[in-house]
Amino acid sequence: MLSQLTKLPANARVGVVGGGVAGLTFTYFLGKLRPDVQITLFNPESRPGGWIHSWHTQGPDGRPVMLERGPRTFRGVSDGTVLILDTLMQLGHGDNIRSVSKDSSADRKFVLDPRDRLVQVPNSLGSLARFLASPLSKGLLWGLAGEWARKPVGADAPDESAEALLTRRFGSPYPARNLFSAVYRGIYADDVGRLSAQKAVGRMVRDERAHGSLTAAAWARWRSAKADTSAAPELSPLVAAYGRALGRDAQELRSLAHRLAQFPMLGLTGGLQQFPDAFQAAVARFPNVALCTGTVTGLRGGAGAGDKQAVALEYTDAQGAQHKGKFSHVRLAVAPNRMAPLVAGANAPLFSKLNAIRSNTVSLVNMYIPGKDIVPAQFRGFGYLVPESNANPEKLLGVIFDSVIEQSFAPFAVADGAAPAAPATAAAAAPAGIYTKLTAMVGGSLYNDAEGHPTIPSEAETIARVKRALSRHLGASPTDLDGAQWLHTVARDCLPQFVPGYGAQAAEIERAVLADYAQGVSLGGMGFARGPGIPDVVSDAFTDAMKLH
Ligand SMILES: Cc1cc2nc3c(=O)[nH]c(=O)nc-3n(C[C@H](O)[C@H](O)[C@H](O)COP(=O)(O)OP(=O)(O)OC[C@H]3O[C@@H](n4cnc5c(N)ncnc54)[C@H](O)[C@@H]3O)c2cc1C
Ligand SMILES: C=Cc1c2[nH]c(c1C)Cc1[nH]c(c(CCC(=O)O)c1C)Cc1[nH]c(c(C)c1CCC(=O)O)Cc1[nH]c(c(C)c1C=C)C2
Repeated sequence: MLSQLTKLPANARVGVVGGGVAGLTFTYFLGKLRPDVQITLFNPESRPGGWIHSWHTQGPDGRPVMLERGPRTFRGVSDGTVLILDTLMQLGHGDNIRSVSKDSSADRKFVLDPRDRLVQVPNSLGSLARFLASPLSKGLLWGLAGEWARKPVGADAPDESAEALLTRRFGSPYPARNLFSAVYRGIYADDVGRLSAQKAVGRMVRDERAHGSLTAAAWARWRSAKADTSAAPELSPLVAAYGRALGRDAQELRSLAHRLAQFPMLGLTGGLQQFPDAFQAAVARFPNVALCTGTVTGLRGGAGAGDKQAVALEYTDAQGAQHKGKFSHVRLAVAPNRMAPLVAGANAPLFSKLNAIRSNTVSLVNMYIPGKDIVPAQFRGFGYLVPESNANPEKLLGVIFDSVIEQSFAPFAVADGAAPAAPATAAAAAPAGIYTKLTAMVGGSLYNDAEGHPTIPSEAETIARVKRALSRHLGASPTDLDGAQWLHTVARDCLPQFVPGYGAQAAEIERAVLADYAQGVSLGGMGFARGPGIPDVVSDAFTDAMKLH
């Protein structure tokens, strides 16, 4: 997110690299805001969506089944979610939106304790009591009780690891190694000891600096929420700007944002792929957008080439032919490790800065059993995560219970008082009958050696590990596991490693891009958005499209 981006000249040509949701939504917003600008969107394959990939296949019983090979839900409370869902409704896909309510099974999350037992992350007094009785709560109560009295760091203290901050605030390493390490594995596939506090627990960083302690900040927040008697909250500046720029009714947006805030997560019936598919179909109809199935291989131009107004993209089309195109502005909406090779030939200093950002690789293993539910009733929930305190010989990060999520999906009513498009039954979005669908995520930082280089096991070995883990953690039988359908995907370098100091590293890259290419290049996607989630990259895409329009 480059704060210095300025308005594009009339009839500018823009190249967007990457047809994941960051590139697609940027193309959609800019294409709408600036009909005079000609945009070319490059993606290596005709399927849009990047890591979002809903795979439609046949189950062992010959019936159709959809397996998510990437994300399946996104959070309800986020500006980006308001933009995504409002646009999907405008595009006629409102009926596909599904919500998970706070009281549904899918809002329960579990963490594996050191003895391989699943313990629910507290969301009620009963689950809190069970959690406090488990070894996962070690150091938590005592740590919280004395937290307000522990010395805060100075306002200008440098970034540190999330583990260092949590250990300082709780007075022991146990909360970080138990609950928190699991939670952050379930977002970053990384180790709390190697994650930037500013990136992963930014609010705690700000709270400590502003209030001296996390408990004091929570207390102040509670008091101000209690004192606030105002009616419906105002729209956030970003959503308000979206409403104005795209001619959307403020009251409708307020009601959508208000409704979304009630749901911990949202999904789409038939798979999350519907989201990029809908945006791609929309931009394909824009007269000022061209879709190019091709891989960008190089970026040249800017100050170094003596022509600040033109950036050249080299790309290989689907037939393998090489081409070059000149653009007034290029949006790089790919991960930092994919940006690096594009500038390798022409901008060595920028290449080395981008190349210094490493990424984690995750193996995703989907499992499907028609006709039987092997998730024990007491563990029905979103899934479970494995903390550092568990020996974890399989290097499992966590398991998502897709069948529970699908069965918890309820149609999302569009406006206050509007009737849902279909009855909010558990089975509305799920295949008929009983089944088990789950996704195990393996590896991430657990694959990496001390230098950060991963060793990725074979497909057979990874599936064997998942089977061992599921039989130990859930009591799954060898007969059920061997009879299941399995799908293995290596999501190579799929999440940037947000190491301590990442924020400064990213800011330095953005400064270099601005200096080298003037207004000719901007950066989006997971590496440069506020966070790695889908709503974050979409908010970032809109923010920068607004600056350029
Ligand atoms: C395993 C996993 C699970 C996740 N789960 C969730 C979740 O539950 N909820 C959530 O909110 N987020 C989740 N995320 C994060 C989410 O996937 C990202 O926020 C989102 O995919 C980022 O979109 P993007 O467009 O920036 O990047 P990508 O999805 O990486 O898309 C980039 C696109 O650019 C293309 N590309 C790459 N190089 C080039 C090139 N040289 N030329 C042209 N095109 C190129 C790629 O092929 C791809 O299509 C998950 C991520 C992973 C890896
Ligand atoms: C076990 C590994 C992973 C699981 N999901 C991801 C990994 C690496 C990746 C991921 N999951 C989410 C995000 C976006 C976060 C954001 O800031 O928006 C990313 C990058 C979302 C997510 N993760 C969990 C939930 C409930 C959600 C959706 C709603 C939300 O953002 O709060 C927790 C969770 N993730 C995984 C499991 C097994 C799990 C909980 C049991 C898998």
